[in-house]
Amino acid sequence: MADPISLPTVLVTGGAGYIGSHVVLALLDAGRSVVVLDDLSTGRGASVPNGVPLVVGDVGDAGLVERTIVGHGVNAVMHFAGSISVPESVGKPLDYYRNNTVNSLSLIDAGRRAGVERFIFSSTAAVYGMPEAMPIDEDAPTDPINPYGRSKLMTEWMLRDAASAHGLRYVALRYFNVAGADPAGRSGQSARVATHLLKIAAQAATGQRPDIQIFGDDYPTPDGTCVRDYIHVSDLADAHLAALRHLEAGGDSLVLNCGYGRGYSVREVLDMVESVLGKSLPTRIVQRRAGDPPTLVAGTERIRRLLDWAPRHEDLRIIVETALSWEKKLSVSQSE
Ligand SMILES: NC(=O)c1ccc[n+]([C@@H]2O[C@H](COP(=O)([O-])OP(=O)(O)OC[C@H]3O[C@@H](n4cnc5c(N)ncnc54)[C@H](O)[C@@H]3O)[C@@H](O)[C@H]2O)c1
Ligand SMILES: O=c1ccn([C@@H]2O[C@H](COP(=O)(O)OP(=O)(O)O[C@H]3O[C@H](CO)[C@@H](O)[C@H](O)[C@H]3O)[C@@H](O)[C@H]2O)c(=O)[nH]1
Repeated sequence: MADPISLPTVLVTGGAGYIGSHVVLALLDAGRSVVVLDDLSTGRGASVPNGVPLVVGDVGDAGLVERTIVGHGVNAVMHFAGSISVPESVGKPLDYYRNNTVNSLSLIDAGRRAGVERFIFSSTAAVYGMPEAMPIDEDAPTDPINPYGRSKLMTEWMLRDAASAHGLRYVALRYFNVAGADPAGRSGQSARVATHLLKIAAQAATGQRPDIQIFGDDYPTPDGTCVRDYIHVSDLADAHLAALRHLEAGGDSLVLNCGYGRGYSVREVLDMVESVLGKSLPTRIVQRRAGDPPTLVAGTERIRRLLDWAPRHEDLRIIVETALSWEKKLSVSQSE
């Protein structure tokens, strides 16, 4: 193994956010040196560990990106910074194309000019739209049904074309439903505005909201509620490290799903929350949320084989337990 001290620094954009902060922890645990670039629009400075340089600024500021890359000896970029809400993207499409597509273009170009050869990108299962066959493998047609998914797919295309023309290599990771928190309690989902199912359930569990709405129970699924493939955020962080090692070993560019290949319905997730809590939570069936596909489950053969990725937290109970522990810690620290 190479001496970690001699390995170049990794630039983590969006490293103050939910997923980026877990990847920063995983990089530090692996002995890597890191610099974070984040505008703190949804992230928190407190999520960046002590000792990690935090550059507060916009990923679309090419001059700042180039100075950061050169100043910190960066040779790999992990790009998490972006806007992440599907319903918001429908109402504000141009904001999403600007922050996710235009700013990614600027980042890729600034990186290229500054000599960065490795790029790892946060893509999404939303690029598949409403797929017919389950599980979804990476060769399934991409046909996103909202601006968020399109803004991410365009970035995948830019990376593919820039890789052919300019010699950079990349891994685009298409995340399914990211959930849970660092098992050591160092980070977790801290969004000020919650939209994700497990975050909403954790807020209800800690008394921050009166009940949980279930968006439709008349889907063509075993219990009528939507089925998703929930991946623990620390397993996702490990996938990023594996992707980095792959590129550093000279591996080809890849597009890979990140999930477990197993789906749980909304009801099954809420049942697990109640089982961990040892009490029931008030739920309400409401109308379907626009744009929700009934089922999304990842085909995972490719990531397991090509990155030799072996998840450690595949149990839904662990995902729920870590999410609830983090929410308790966060609600105590916010009330102090
Ligand atoms: N959470 C999920 O289930 C999920 C699923 C698929 C893909 N993703 C993708 O993963 C990435 C991280 O998502 P997350 O859940 O951690 O969200 P998050 O909102 O917690 O993190 C995003 C971070 O990027 C920062 N940011 C946003 N725009 C920026 C800009 N222009 N310049 C600098 N910093 C900026 C924010 O302050 C925040 O810290 C996103 O690109 C998202 O699209 C997330
Ligand atoms: O209060 C809530 C919140 C969610 N849900 C349902 O729970 C499921 C999961 O929803 P959510 O946690 O909002 O995630 P998704 O809409 O599936 O989207 C996530 O997962 C996608 C990949 O599968 C990514 O593309 C997105 O970025 C990411 O937000 C869906 O069926 C929702 O309708 C509810 O019933 N009630």
